[in-house]
Amino acid sequence: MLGVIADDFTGASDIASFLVENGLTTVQMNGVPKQPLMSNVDAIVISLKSRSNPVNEAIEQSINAYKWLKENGCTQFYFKYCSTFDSTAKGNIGPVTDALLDELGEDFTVITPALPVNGRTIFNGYLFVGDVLLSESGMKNHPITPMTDANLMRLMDAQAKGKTGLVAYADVIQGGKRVKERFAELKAQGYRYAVVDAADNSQLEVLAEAVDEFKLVTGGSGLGAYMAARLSGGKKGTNAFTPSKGKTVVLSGSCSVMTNKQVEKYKEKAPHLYLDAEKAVNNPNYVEELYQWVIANLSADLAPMVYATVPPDSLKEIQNKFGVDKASHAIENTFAKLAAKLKEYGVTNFINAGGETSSIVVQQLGFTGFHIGKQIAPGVPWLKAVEEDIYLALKSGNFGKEDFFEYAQGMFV
Ligand SMILES: Nc1ncnc2c1ncn2[C@@H]1O[C@H](COP(=O)(O)OP(=O)(O)OP(=O)(O)O)[C@@H](O)[C@H]1O
Ligand SMILES: O=C(O)[C@@H](O)C(=O)CO
Repeated sequence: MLGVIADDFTGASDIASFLVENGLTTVQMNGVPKQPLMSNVDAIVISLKSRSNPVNEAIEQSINAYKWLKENGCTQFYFKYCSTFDSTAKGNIGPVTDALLDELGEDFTVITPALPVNGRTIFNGYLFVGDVLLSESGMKNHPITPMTDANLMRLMDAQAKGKTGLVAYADVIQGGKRVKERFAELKAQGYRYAVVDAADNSQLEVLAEAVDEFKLVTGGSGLGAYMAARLSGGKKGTNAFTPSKGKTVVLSGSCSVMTNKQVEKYKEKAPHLYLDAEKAVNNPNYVEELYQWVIANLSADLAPMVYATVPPDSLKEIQNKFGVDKASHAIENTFAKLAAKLKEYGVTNFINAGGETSSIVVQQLGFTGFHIGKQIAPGVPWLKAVEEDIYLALKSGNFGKEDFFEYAQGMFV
């Protein structure tokens, strides 16, 4: 059984959807469960909110998740992080990978954020987003983890205790056997991690074969999809539910380039209200104000949207005024409290944008886990809470097409 430790909730639903699509019965658990697993599944994904936490917290959460997965029958482990790495020199990917390797008694793993279906590719160890380097993409302006370097070996070396080598494209296209040889060479040269080039899906397919016997694999959801395909023997998934039409809200706390486009497009058609950072920081009654606006607009043709999404220059201004942490925490908490009140009111469908935002909303709503439904876009499935008929979409910042929010509602039955 495959056990996945995801460093945020959108990332968890991203990989869970690819596992399901590739034939693995999968359950997504929110946080480390307190009880043993009751159902029979091929894969378990644990969602953490550990991406931008202090490093000790991220390690502790990840090791607890690993221990629970192991106790519940998992034999191979996958540390899922962002396809845009989202981890600077102070980030947690290196330290968490090291802690998991130590716990497993292993000394080597792969670093594979590639997700070609969403334009994340790796060549010569450099991560690309579409046709530009990560460091030239919108990720250079990310509110919490601005990515100013695209070289994955350097990024890893700055965070982790070991050295990072490269399995280059020319080797990967020779097949799984050659990649395994390269792993052995790198290990013999004292490397602890290998970045593996993947310019398209066929390299991920090769890599899935080469990591067959690894106890720990790390990366984005792309490699997970191909590992699932091998494990299921090429079966296709059957979870294809979508939500019923019901009270729906869109909550957008992502400032990514694609979310900015999606919010602009949706504003042309649907009721919308800007979540003002200043009020989130200073006004204790602000959640109530937003709540009243949402419930007054719930009967519109398209769901009302509350958004904090701003372009990079406005984001800088807000962050300079209040500080990065204060602004983002106030906004995240406002979304979380608003979501809880809306659920209480009877909202059943929540469309959320942004990993941190989605994580805190789900934590506040208190669901222990999700069933995985139909994909709205690659890496964004509809989710149904295990305990009740509440549906959520957790959209990673740069995922989905421009009409994502409307398209998701077009899937209601
Ligand atoms: N107007 C704003 N001013 C300051 N901070 C903001 C603003 N809007 C959003 N934020 C903060 O920016 C962060 C955005 O991170 P989040 O993970 O939610 O989105 P994302 O990075 O685009 O998504 P993903 O991680 O899935 O790619 C959150 O902490 C959010 O509170
Ligand atoms: O891998 C991705 O890009 C996403 O699943 C994600 O982790 C965004 O938070």
